Amino acid sequence: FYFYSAPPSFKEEMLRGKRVIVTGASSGIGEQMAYHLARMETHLLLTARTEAKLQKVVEQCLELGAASARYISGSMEDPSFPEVVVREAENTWGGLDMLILNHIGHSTFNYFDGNVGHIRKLLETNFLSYVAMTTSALPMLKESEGSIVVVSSLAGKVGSPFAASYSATKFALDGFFSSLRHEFIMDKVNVSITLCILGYINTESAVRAISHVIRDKPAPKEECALEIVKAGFLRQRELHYPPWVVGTAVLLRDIAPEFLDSSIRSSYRVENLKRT
Ligand SMILES: NC(=O)C1=CN([C@@H]2O[C@H](COP(=O)(O)OP(=O)(O)OC[C@H]3O[C@@H](n4cnc5c(N)ncnc54)[C@H](OP(=O)(O)O)[C@@H]3O)[C@@H](O)[C@H]2O)C=CC1
Ligand SMILES: C[C@H](CCC(=O)NCC(=O)O)[C@H]1CC[C@H]2[C@@H]3C(=O)C[C@@H]4C[C@H](O)CC[C@]4(C)[C@H]3CC[C@]12C
Repeated sequence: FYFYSAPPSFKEEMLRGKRVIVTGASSGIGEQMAYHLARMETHLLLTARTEAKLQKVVEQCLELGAASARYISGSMEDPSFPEVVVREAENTWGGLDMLILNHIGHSTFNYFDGNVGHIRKLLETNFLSYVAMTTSALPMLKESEGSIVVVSSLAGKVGSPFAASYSATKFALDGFFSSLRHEFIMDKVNVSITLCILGYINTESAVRAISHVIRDKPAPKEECALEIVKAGFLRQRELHYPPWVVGTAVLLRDIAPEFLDSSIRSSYRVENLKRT
């Protein structure tokens, strides 16, 4: 646990006054990150598609102590939207300290049905929009020597059944951002990249999608969100959460891949899956 969690030197005051964008902030882990950041008195720009939900999250953030909180609604399936969000931050704050990329488009948990069009759309939302936001935000992040936080998944490190399209988009994030991290270091760009490798978390949409198929108990979204914020601020290379589950799977992938694959397959209640 010690090796995989953020070191205890983190103090909430360290984030006071920082300017942070959180995507996918209308629900789940993104919403919880917004609440933690609000308590830490940051300036927040939240985004997702559903305006009514974002409005409520912003109100709650202001009550919790955010230095300021606003939202911009839109879909990351629209290739022009990532830049719109970053411009909003630039026009409002004139700079940016942390970019938290967390949103995902809808996917089902089931056998791959051959729908290539769906993968194309999902790549736009789950991967290309992350690249586009990073590209637009980079001048501001270079200026502030800020941080990029990429929320990924165990499905982006280890193949598992019923999540082929989703998993492809998460592997793409690792490839792109791990390569970019090298370039930043070689080019002396002081912008950190934190890749967050998450296991099963108890958000409404995840539980709805898989609780009938997976026996495991999901980890709490509140703690997960706090670990992400801490890891990003501490400029950690990767976060593994929950540390034991993710750490073990990543280790087994390299030393005993066949064993890992067979234990993944045996953890599913396939009989509960309705083929679509
Ligand atoms: N929960 C889990 O078990 C795990 C989650 N993760 C990762 O954590 C992150 C958050 O997941 P989680 O909190 O469970 O997800 P949720 O479904 O709770 O939240 C997804 C967020 O993305 C937004 N969103 C959905 N579609 C779009 C779109 N087209 N454009 C812009 N925003 C969109 C949603 O808001 P709206 O619908 O209003 O647009 C919502 O705010 C994801 O990156 C996920 O891959 C990783 C491993 C496990
Ligand atoms: C199927 C879930 C996505 C639901 C969705 O579309 N939400 C957005 C919306 O409704 O608009 C998947 C989201 C997170 C996945 C889980 C994950 O990433 C961790 C594990 C990785 C492992 O390789 C497979 C099992 C996971 C628990 C995985 C299962 C599918 C998700 C819940």
